[in-house]
Amino acid sequence: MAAFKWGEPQSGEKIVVEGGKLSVPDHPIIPFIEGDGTGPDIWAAAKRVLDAAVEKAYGGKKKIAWFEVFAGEKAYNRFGEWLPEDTLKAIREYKVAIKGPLTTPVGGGIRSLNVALRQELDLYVCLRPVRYFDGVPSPVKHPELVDMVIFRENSEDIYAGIEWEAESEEVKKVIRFLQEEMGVKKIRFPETSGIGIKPVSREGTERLVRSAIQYALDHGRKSVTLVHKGNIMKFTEGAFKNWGYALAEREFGDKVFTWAQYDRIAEEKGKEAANRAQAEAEEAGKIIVKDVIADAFLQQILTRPAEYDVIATLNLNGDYISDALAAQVGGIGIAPGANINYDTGHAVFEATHGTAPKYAGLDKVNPGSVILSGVLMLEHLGWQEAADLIYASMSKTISQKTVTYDFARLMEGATEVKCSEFGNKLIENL
Ligand SMILES: NC(=O)C1=CN([C@@H]2O[C@H](COP(=O)(O)OP(=O)(O)OC[C@H]3O[C@@H](n4cnc5c(N)ncnc54)[C@H](OP(=O)(O)O)[C@@H]3O)[C@@H](O)[C@H]2O)C=CC1
Ligand SMILES: O=C(O)CCC(=O)C(=O)O
Ligand SMILES: [Mg+2]
Repeated sequence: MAAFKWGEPQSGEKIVVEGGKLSVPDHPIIPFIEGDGTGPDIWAAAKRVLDAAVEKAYGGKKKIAWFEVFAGEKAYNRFGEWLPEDTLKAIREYKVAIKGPLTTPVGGGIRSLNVALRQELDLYVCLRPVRYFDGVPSPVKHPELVDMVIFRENSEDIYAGIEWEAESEEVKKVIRFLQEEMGVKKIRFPETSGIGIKPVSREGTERLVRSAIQYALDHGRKSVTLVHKGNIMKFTEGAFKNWGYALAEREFGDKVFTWAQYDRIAEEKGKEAANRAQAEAEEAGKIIVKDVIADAFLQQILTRPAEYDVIATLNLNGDYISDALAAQVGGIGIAPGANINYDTGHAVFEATHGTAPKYAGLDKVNPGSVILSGVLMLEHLGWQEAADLIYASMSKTISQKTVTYDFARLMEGATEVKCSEFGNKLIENL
């Protein structure tokens, strides 16, 4: 019997993890999910660009052995399941995968398959780098000042989907429990309230913040900012901040200087001494670990983006921040992402955007996000040469003003091309 209900990979070898590091063969088997809506269009372009870059970089020595796995509408139509167990099994086995966007209905129906994949595979970091490519149309005056890497906690928070519908038997039970056993008096309209639960743990926070600080150290970054709404949600978002600072000081010692340390020095020796200590830490190349409340952060990324570098935040904040920052550098047409478990090496790469259903099947939308997600994947595999070729080609193609509709409508003198034609142009410019 085949290992998977739709068969087995026809060629290639498995990526394995040795001593905590990926060992990548020259022909790694990489599962992919095409995705719903515009997924098939952007994935077709992305696959061609990724293959061409690998071919050009390694002259045929390396090649990805793609293996299609199924989720979303395609899985439902073929197998009567939205997320077949075999898809999870394949990603577990082959370690690294890439996916197109999957539809989640609003207000009912199935829960997010995208979130389910992250939860099932415990991909606890959602990594979303946000950088500017010269010439991309932007709504802000200095988009080039945006150079941030978002570390979004990917396994808990209100995003976990623990909620009960208003007026259901379940919600009545929860509300009764809250009122009668927990003494809660603040549910304004108990008869008609839905209830959602926001779990935020110390372990979840620590593994996320640890990854963010390690990334900052490995990539020569200057600061890590903990973004939270801890003034209002004290024991979830506020705890995230406190646990984050404690972890930074405990595990990274003199490689970091935290604003919690700053506050202690200021209290003991005054503000001037604290300012001096921070200046010395910056001079010594230490990572500054700071924090900001989420609403203030959202205005400061517009007014003072250069002050932010690596961002560590909770799941829902990270979702909003990803799209907001993407807009500043030209929109979610070129916003890549990765879901990673740094302990097991498992990673699923995907764009920040969704299925954009109104454009499905029109060969129209920008494949840039999924292509750049593929570039993150090449970097994860250690295939930097191929990744660099695509970055350079993306810059060149945009500077030639050959772009899809999303950029063309905001650029003067642009040539609007289809999704597939943009892919062709990227290949030509490799
Ligand atoms: N990880 C995932 O798989 C994600 C899935 N989703 C799901 O996708 C579905 C649709 O969500 P929705 O809120 O409409 O968000 P989308 O991100 O799908 O689309 C919103 C808008 O963003 C622009 N856009 C999206 N993709 C592209 C692209 N490739 N190139 C250029 N512009 C793009 C379009 O803007 P314009 O109209 O201005 O042209 C589009 O109308 C929902 O079911 C949602 O749950 C959402 C996010 C992530
Ligand atoms: O899963 C979904 O449908 C939406 C997810 C999303 O917006 C995100 O992860 O950025
Ligand atoms: Mg989102």
